[in-house]
Amino acid sequence: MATSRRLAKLGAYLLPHWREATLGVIALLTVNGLGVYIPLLIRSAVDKLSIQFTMSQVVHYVIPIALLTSAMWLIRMASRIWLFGIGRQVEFDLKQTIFEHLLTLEPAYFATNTAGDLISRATSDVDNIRRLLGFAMLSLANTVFAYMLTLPVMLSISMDLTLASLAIYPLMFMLVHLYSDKLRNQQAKVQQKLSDISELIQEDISGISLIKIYAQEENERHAFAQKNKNVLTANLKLATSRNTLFPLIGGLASVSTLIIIWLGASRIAAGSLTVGNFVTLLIYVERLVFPTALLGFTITAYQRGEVSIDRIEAILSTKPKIANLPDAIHLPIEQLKGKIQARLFSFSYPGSKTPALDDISFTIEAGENVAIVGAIGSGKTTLANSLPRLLDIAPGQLFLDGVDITKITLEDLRSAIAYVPQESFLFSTTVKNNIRYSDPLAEYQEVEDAAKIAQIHPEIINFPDRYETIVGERGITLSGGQRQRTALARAMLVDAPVLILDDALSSVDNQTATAILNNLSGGTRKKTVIFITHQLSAAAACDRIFVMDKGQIVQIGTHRELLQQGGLYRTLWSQHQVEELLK
Ligand SMILES: Nc1ncnc2c1ncn2[C@@H]1O[C@H](COP(=O)(O)OP(=O)(O)OP(=O)(O)O)[C@@H](O)[C@H]1O
Repeated sequence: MATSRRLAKLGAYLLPHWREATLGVIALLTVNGLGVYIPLLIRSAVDKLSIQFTMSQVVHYVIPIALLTSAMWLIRMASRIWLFGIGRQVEFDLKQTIFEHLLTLEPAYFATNTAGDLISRATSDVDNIRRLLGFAMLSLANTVFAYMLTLPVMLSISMDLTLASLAIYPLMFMLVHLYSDKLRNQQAKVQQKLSDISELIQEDISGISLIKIYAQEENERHAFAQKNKNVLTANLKLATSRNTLFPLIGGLASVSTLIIIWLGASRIAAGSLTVGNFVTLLIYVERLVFPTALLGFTITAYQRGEVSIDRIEAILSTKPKIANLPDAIHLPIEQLKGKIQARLFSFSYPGSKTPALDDISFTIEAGENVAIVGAIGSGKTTLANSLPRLLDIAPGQLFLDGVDITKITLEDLRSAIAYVPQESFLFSTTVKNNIRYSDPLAEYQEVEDAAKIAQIHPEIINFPDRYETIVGERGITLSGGQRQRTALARAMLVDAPVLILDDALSSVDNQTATAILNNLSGGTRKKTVIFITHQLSAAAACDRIFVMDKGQIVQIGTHRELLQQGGLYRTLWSQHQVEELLK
């Protein structure tokens, strides 16, 4: 991204907070104005009092100086609150925008952009922009005002003394700039090492049973010690750099002071410089130390911020591939029957040479119960993901009640289809909240009814806190079968006309699976059910069975018809019977 576009982006981030920015900048200007004026008062005090020292003269100078100094610190505080506050506000806005934008993107986006990278953009990169807009803006404005107001007054007092004392400041600026890059890299390394160690802790806690089964405690101890040592080394390097830089700045500032004392003292002796002017110059030189040093940090903060703007804009400029068409049709769920059709439907994953689905055609009547069986990788999940448009499918191939699904609003399409995916994902909250995730306002009775259809209610009432039992991270405290039936109850809570179960009862025994299937149409209408499964005895009870192979539907019929036909279904059925016998 070009610098001008980046600056425009920064402007756009700042725009909503222009009032605070203006107030902050005015406050900084005032602080710097006072910072120049107060030493001038001190100068007159010193010059007057050195001629005639009276208590009334002391009071005459001390009170305004004390009041102005207090006012200066108060205004400085206000400027910091306003300007740092903008950084925090922009951080809040950006995090919210990124999160909301990520929610609009399709699952395929998250397959190519890892969670770690997205988290780092939403945290570290946002943090860099916060620093750029808070700290860097404050420091830059402060440095500009400090030099703009102080330098002319210093030069008017003594040009050569000013130039001699500030001659060392460019060196200070360069030093800080070099170090600040180093400090940021070292800080990033500490964070990286810390995240390595927390990843190890997280993995080991999740896999503690595996560690014990294979007696790997010693190896894990070594791995932890190594990562812990890496954190220590990175922290020590950072501390060394910090502890070198700050005394060095102090040292260089003292050199400036020494130059003024050395050159100034001889001028005072010669009568060409008053003591008041000498003291004023000393104060001004001191005043310019921090703005100069901070400018070095500001440049690094700007460079980091630039990279971060690009990284964040890369997310925000990604347009969702699956979105409502401008003329998308609104199809209220109450009017839908649930008839599904595919007409020569094909789908290929990006970069894949062979299509995952190849010219599939079928009709599933409303209220029909269809099982989809087939070998691993034959395209069953791809078909299931296509119906609620979790995949970016082309128009004119899949239809719901005769309407092209790409023309229906996503909200309507997805509320028409209840979908239980292969992996039953549970949140670390109560059983009740997990079930009513699909309808957060559902009453307790509705949750219980859904759990009854999914045949999980009798087990839930034996949990320690019944429906209020916390299921642990990703449902860890539940068995695989319990997790699957909880996810099924979640789908049953919404009275959608179409229900897709993608191998969603694989951890449930055949009898329970068949009982659940018989239960499914117990809502206000008969649902269209698409039951993807490897459990052929449960599939046999469905109205029809589709047999898939290499992205195509190779057989369609009832269990009896398919057995008579022979082909892939009979082979699968024979294998299934052998497996059942061996159980
Ligand atoms: N995200 C993806 N990117 C690229 N290829 C994919 C992706 N997901 C699936 N595939 C490929 O598409 C084909 C169909 O996969 P799909 O998951 O639909 O099969 P499946 O019949 O559901 O298998 P299973 O019975 O194991 O669940 C496979 O060859 C698979 O490798």
